Amino acid sequence: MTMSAPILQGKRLVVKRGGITVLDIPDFEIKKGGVLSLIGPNGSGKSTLLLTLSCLLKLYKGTLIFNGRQINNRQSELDYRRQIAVVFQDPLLFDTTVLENVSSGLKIRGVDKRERTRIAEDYLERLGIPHLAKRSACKLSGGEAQRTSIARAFAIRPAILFLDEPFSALDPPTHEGLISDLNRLLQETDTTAVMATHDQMDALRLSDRIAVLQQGKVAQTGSADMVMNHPINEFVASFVGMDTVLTGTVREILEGDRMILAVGKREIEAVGDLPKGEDVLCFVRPENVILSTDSPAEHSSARNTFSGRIVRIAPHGLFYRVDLNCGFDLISYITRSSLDSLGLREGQTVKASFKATAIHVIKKSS
Ligand SMILES: Nc1ncnc2c1ncn2[C@@H]1O[C@H](COP(=O)(O)OP(=O)(O)OP(=O)(O)O)[C@@H](O)[C@H]1O
Repeated sequence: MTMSAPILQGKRLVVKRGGITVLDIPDFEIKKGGVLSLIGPNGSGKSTLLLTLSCLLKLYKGTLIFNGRQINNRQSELDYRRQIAVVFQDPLLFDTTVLENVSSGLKIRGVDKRERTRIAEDYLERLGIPHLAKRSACKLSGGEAQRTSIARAFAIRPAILFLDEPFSALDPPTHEGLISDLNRLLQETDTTAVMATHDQMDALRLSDRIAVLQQGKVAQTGSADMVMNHPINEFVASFVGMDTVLTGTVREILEGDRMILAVGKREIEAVGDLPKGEDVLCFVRPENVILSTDSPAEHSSARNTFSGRIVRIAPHGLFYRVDLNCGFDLISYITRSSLDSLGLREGQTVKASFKATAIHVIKKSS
């Protein structure tokens, strides 16, 4: 995937809906060849930003710049709209055959019938639905309809493909199949894409960059790794699942970017180069907290190993969430089989450990 100059820039974007400002973003850009996911809580403005970037919602203030040119009148807006494609959660297909639907964008763009049939058939093939070509689009399952809608979008070879919650209405196996096909297609065609999604796993699987929205503003933009593992503030940390948030102070600086943090009456070793005395927030991913019932002697030399009392055990998706009191609150996610093999129960005292590299530390004020 080639990352280069921005294909689309947004400057001082302000959008109002129902008279209320719901988007206020000073600077935003989409790089060519990349897949950017917009994530954030309900109502944070993911869909609004996506619709704004695709010129389907009017700006109250600000400008969009496509390939270095301002979209500033009806003609430039139409030119831009012809070069992009939008896929919605609801596929919005025409009441005709699947093949006609997939070739419809090419027809509008004046591509002759033989060529548009060739291209449409190619994308039906790539999306695994060539057998549906003559089927009425009104008689498709949700998954088939979304594949048709995605084939239609790719068929015009869009400069930017916008996807607004494209998998939300699909059952898990259909979702899984489509996401892996879409991923392959994005890579094969090196298509620039922007996806609004509430599903962080989808964002991680499809995108190289993620923007986290909070109340109509961008809280953080960066590589998937930066956003997921190095959130810039407490809001992003909590949104991306760093459920344990500890308040502490840098007590000591060690060799090799290591620090000892005072957290309550405990000491935690972490990686970072903040000055001694700095007040900090430390975030720990629950997946990185390992529980054991070993005797203390077996862990005596290990850093970041704490004795903790299990306060609560509750199912959490495919995992169990274990809340501990180690002198500070700590959360761990473990599998059902680990829960059973360790024989964990509420009230029990266990060992909890995590690596210094598994903690993300930021200045408290930031
Ligand atoms: N048609 C509308 N009229 C008025 N306000 C709207 C409209 N659509 C959305 N809003 C408001 O705009 C804000 C952003 O909504 P938006 O749908 O963009 O958020 P979102 O992050 O996509 O949310 P969700 O995850 O629930 O889809 C919210 O405060 C919402 O109430």
